[in-house]
Amino acid sequence: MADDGMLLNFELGDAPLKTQVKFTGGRWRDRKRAEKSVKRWQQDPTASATPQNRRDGGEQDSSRPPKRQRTENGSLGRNFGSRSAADGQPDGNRAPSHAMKTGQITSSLFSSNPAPVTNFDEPAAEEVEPAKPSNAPLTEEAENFLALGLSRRVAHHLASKLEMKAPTAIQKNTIPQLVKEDSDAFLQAETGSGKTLAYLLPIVHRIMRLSLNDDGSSKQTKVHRNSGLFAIILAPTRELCKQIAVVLEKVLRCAPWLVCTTVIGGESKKSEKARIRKGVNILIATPGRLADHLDNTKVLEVGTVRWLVLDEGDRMMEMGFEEDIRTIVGKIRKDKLDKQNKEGVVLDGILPSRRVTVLCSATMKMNVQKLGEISLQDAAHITASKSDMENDAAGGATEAVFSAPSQLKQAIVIVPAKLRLVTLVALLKSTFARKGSVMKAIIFISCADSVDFHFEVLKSTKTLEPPSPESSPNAKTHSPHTDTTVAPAAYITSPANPTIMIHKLHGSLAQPVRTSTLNAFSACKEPAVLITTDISSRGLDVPAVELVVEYDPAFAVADHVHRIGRTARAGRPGKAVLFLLPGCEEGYKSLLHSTAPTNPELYETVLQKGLATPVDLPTPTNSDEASKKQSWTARAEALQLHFEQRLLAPAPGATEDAEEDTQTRTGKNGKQYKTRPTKPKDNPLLDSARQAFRSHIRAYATHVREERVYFDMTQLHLGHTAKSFGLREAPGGIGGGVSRRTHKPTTTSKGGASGTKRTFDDRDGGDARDGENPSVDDDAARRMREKIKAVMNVASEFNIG
Ligand SMILES: Nc1ncnc2c1ncn2[C@@H]1O[C@H](COP(=O)(O)OP(=O)(O)OP(=O)(O)O)[C@@H](O)[C@H]1O
Repeated sequence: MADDGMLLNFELGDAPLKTQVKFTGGRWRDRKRAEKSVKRWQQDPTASATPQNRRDGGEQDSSRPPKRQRTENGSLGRNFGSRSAADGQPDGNRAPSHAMKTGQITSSLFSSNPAPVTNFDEPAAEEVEPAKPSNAPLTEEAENFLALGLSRRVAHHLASKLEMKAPTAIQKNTIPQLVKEDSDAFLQAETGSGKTLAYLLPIVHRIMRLSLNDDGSSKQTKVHRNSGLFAIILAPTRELCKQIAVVLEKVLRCAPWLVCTTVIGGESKKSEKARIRKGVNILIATPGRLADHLDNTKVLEVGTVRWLVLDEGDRMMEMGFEEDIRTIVGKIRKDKLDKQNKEGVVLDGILPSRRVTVLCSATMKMNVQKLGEISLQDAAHITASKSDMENDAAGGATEAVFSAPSQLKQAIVIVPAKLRLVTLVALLKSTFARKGSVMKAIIFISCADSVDFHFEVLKSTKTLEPPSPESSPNAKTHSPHTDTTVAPAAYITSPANPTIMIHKLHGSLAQPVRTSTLNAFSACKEPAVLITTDISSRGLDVPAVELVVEYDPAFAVADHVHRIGRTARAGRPGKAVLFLLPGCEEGYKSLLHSTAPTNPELYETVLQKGLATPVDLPTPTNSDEASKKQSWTARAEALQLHFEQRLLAPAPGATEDAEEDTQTRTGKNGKQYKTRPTKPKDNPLLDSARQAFRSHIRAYATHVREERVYFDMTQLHLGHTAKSFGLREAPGGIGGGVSRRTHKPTTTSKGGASGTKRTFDDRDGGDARDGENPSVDDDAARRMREKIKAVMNVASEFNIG
């Protein structure tokens, strides 16, 4: 058993053991061994387990911490120490656990956890005034779209139909540049600051001017869908492409003669070709699919293309689109620029007289430079603040754009591996405790298998009728595609929010499922949670998201900025919570450029708050009265036990299958024998947990090289991590080279000079990828890349540096 927190659930009571213990029955050898064992225990009862606990009579590893005993009332024994005190309730208040009643083996959540290295005694940061939103639209008095050079028609449409009266800072700086100038541009601004409209509005404005005079009256020759393709917008994910298309369609309602469409992987190429043949003026595409169409779709002509926008350029490079982007840029540049279109409409003068490339991102990674080299020529670097731009022009740093929106509240919770799952439930439970407190939350998890598992484990096991239009406001968004990706949540509901919908989204799902699930999440009128991978970290704009939980930290700090940027958009408030393990992961805090830094919190605070009221378990083990009296620690243990029991329950139908499999066979002597029934199949949830655990460990090995000092594979306790998947031991099959932690962290004390010394100091100082642990890293990274690439057509959900 991998878990050193395991204990056998035997009752000892307080009565001292008799000094002379007589064993009768059994073999002489066994009796002697038992007597010896008792003697040893009597000599030093504190150093090792009781004789009963030594199931196999073998020696116990003295390096392991002593195990806690369970007392009669099911509370935790003498080693509970500080947790008991923190609990604030006498141990006697804890109701007997289910394990006590059923005599099952259970393991303790609160023992043998590594202590955090953060000094929690430091005075908490003083309450400061809530920061002024940094990505909100400017005031109407200060700016308006008309003053930026957009036509009256567009400005009026924005104000009256889209309720956008004033631009954001990045729009204010970008729109005049792209309306008047023909040079390339690199837009860099915080998440949720309106970059999409910053590049879309000037493009639409200039294409519209082909059909409209300066006073807004129509020209004699109006361009239409067959007049040529003028702009191509590339984005890394299909979801982002669709989202950009939705925004653009809304803008194009003021110019209904113009048409946009998407070409993205996972949809029928034939229907995409048909749409291109019908004519399109602005094309939104994923790089792989566009490269494919450029090769194989003859009707796709790029002679009239004036703009190429690379949205989330750094992400496209990371996802391995470099070659596709090179091909696309090469093909577009190679094609001669048409000065007028087939119908004789003069393009030059109104549209740019050269091809303009616009690169867009909230963060800047090294690969953006490379992308710039491939695609940009003399680009203007446009940021939200003028001082940043001036600083940049003078060769200064561009650190400011790496920060999160100032109004976004960030929290870090240090959670030992064993307690992660229950802490997540507690956090969500307290989040949704009040009506209207939070409408939508996104939980980021490292890999698709783990998303699947957490969705299964958190969803309600009660089967629900498909919603009827009268009974549920979500009925309209219900689609057969979301049968396996949207469900009501269990555990995190409250009397104020009895229905909370959970959704899952990752790249291994079929495209119609992905699209429908995202639509369902966006349109959900009830409180909703989306469990997802980094596929949702870029560009996704769901305005009501008020909480982002990074249950698994991002693979690179730039991705962290994008993940938390799914909330606090366009000046709205938002909160982000990052889960870190005690130990070297705590050092990661130093990389986070937060405008409002927060001291890390201990998990106890989250548990205490979230489990202040009983969790609504599908199979309660206590009466209502007993549940109410339980302490939060007992509730956490009961919840963990419940998850473990769900995994261990026989697979649905396993018993009947086994019965059916029992057959009668006639032996050589003519006697009839019953064949042994085949082993009941494992519970699918157990399989899912094991698979999730394996993928989680492999994904952990793919943190970018520079950050692996904080995410150190060798410090990961596999047994404890397994517990966060409801498993009682770490399953095999992770792949060679994942070494278990064999030594205790060097620091256990809180605070002081020693308190800041991290466990990774023990290491040779080498890089895990190239040094001591190469087999997992490179191999796992390669396999993950290949697997995800195969599934997603071209994209990897893993940011492998
Ligand atoms: N001028 C404006 N006034 C009000 N809301 C706006 C304005 N411009 C954009 N928004 C809204 O702001 C939100 C964020 O916009 P957008 O998705 O373009 O941000 P972004 O900068 O591209 O973010 P990310 O970097 O995360 O992709 C959207 O909901 C959009 O409708």
